[in-house]
Amino acid sequence: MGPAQTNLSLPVLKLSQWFAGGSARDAFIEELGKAAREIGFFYLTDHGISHEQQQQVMMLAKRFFQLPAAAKESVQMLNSPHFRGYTKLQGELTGGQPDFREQFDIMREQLAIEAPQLEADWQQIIGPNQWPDALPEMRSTLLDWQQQLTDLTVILLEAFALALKQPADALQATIKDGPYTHMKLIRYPRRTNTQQTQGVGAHKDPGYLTLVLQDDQSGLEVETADGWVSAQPLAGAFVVNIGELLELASDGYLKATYHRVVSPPVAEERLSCAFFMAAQLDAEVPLLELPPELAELAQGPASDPANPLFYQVGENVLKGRLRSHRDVAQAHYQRHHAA
Ligand SMILES: O=C(O)CCC(=O)C(=O)O
Ligand SMILES: [Fe+2]
Repeated sequence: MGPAQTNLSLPVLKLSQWFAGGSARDAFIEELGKAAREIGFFYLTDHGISHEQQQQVMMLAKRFFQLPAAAKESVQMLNSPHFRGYTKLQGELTGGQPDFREQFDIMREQLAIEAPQLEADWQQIIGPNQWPDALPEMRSTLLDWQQQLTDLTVILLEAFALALKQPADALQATIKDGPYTHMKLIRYPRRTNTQQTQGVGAHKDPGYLTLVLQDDQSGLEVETADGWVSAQPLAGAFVVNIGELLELASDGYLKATYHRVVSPPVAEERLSCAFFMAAQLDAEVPLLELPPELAELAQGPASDPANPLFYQVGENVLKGRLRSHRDVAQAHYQRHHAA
């Protein structure tokens, strides 16, 4: 049995049950399968990442956003064909509308592929991060955090495979050179009028799964059969959700759930750190063969002309990036932008 969940709208899963092995692990997989199928969102606690480290990352986010505009703009995303760096308030679009949030994005630290070797547009996502001179400790703190969250998501991916009644390594081939990872530090300022409440508009995440660390302000909301519910902060927990690649791999048995953030009404701001994990960009997501009792509930992935889903991972990731960051698209991906 999980802990009492009196007024939380989402299930709480303890990763310590996975680490314990045996029947505790089996129970974890069972709960994971249920949470993933029914809501596609849950809280993860007892995951082994310390509260101190979580606080350190949130503190860094706070300090970054407090830097003078010029310092933040020195690492603006527009400089980067790899979609790394700072995006100012309303600089990102969701559902075609500007999001009232500012953010700092990093991904894996890699060398860019030189133009003559570029074979597909999505390969331009690969490259170095931008780091602000004004916060020299940012690089090591965030790269260390990125590694820990990568390890955590690799464990979760194995658990998802088991929950889908597959071998534990069913998706392993798609991350063998290291998964694609993308992290955002985000600040949502207080709403200044009642019209402007889109912290981030309703969307699905394009990868396999997402971990969100949030401060003590609510605002993250999840679409359920009963309407939008709040993923209110739970101290120390990560909010975990399923992205489009797990929907594709499971032929729609699991659904990438729509979610959004509503700007805080009263508090000055809400801070969060989102971590997206996908298969490596050159992978194709396999269509898993589900056992009959799951297959009969799998109705195929969503087919939405406004949001095509691609099994080719780089294509799916690039789709999301181009849509959200039109200025970067225009500056660095002319061909796509024109399309
Ligand atoms: O800030 C949050 O709580 C969630 C952000 C989110 O859903 C996203 O950036 O994809
Ligand atoms: Fe999201």
